[in-house]
Amino acid sequence: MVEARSCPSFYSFLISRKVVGSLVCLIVVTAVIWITAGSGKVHYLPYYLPCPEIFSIKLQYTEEKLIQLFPQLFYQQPRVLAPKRRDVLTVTPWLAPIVWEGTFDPEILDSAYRPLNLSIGVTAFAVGKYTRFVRRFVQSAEEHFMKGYRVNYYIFTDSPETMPSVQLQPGRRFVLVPIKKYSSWQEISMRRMEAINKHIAEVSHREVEYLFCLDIDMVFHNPWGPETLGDTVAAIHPGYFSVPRNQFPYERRSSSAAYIPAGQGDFYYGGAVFGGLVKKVFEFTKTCHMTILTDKANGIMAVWQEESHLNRHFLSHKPSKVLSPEYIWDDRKPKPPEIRLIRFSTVDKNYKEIRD
Ligand SMILES: CC(=O)N[C@H]1[C@@H](OP(=O)(O)OP(=O)(O)OC[C@H]2O[C@@H](n3ccc(=O)[nH]c3=O)[C@H](O)[C@@H]2O)O[C@H](CO)[C@H](O)[C@@H]1O
Ligand SMILES: [Mn+2]
Repeated sequence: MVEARSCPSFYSFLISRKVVGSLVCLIVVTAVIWITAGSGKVHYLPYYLPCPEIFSIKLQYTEEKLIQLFPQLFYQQPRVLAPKRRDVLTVTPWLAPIVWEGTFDPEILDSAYRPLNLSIGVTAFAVGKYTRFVRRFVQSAEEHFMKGYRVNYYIFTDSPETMPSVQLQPGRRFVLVPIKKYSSWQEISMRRMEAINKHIAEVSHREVEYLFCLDIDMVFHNPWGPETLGDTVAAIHPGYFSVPRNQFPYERRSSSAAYIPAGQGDFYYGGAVFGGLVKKVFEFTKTCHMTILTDKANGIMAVWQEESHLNRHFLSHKPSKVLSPEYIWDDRKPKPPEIRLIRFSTVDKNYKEIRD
């Protein structure tokens, strides 16, 4: 007797039934998927990478805080072929930004810097009759300088008892630093480098991340925010932003350590505004103090005192950020169209009367 199973026609009957069954099954499943997917939104199945933990590991590098920079914000697209300012230079040949109104978005900068919970220091000197400028300086800074950030005002003075009391925003401190009065205004101005350097080493390097060193005979008129923060920051003097460098009042005597020969130089920076990371300001003030002392030992004083030394230093140690004259204006000058906003400006003062 021949077994039914060994019959080839029986096998092909079974195979063809399986094939048809699978085909029907496939068609039904496809149809179901088609109908459900086609009727609504497409749902993608999640695809898990073999090792997803690796993407959630965060390394905390030394000195780096765990923060989310640039959270989602809605703002105008930056256009590569449509620069916001065509009337002024907005980047130096060594690729440091030059900060002008219109070139930055304060909201984006705030979203990056606010979470860092930074403390910003300000040094300003009020020696002799310059104590009269303190109130306006601090009051206007409370309105415009690094609003919403922690700020320490370090006011260096020879008469702490005459200092005004100024109402400060939360998180801001007024610190008096007693210093002696030098006999000449030039010496008072130049010795700032030494005093700031000493104070950074003793106190402020532990208290602030950034430090700005400012003249006190000045007033804030408009916002000065985190757009000014950088490793080393210098400001273009309002008197020389439109003249060729042979007209800059650099120190031209080769016997001075501040000497800059003709045909050299980038900008003429003002002595009334400089700053940066506190460790950079430490290095900067140390070098300037040393070159000032070198001149003193050689019986020479640079034409614009520490401002000349500052200019010499920034020629060989280029600042990483340059502030436009918006940040160091002079009230006695008419406002040209390029200066859209005056942020910080010199008070008109009687030099003869105030400098004794
Ligand atoms: C706008 C600008 O770039 N200004 C600079 C310029 O003239 P300025 O005419 O602006 O110098 P200035 O008389 O304001 O002196 C500079 C600063 O030193 C302090 N001070 C000076 C004298 C005094 O008796 N008591 C006192 O406290 C005070 O903080 C003052 O703001 O040249 C100076 C050096 O010659 C400095 O480089 C200034 O920063
Ligand atoms: Mn001044």
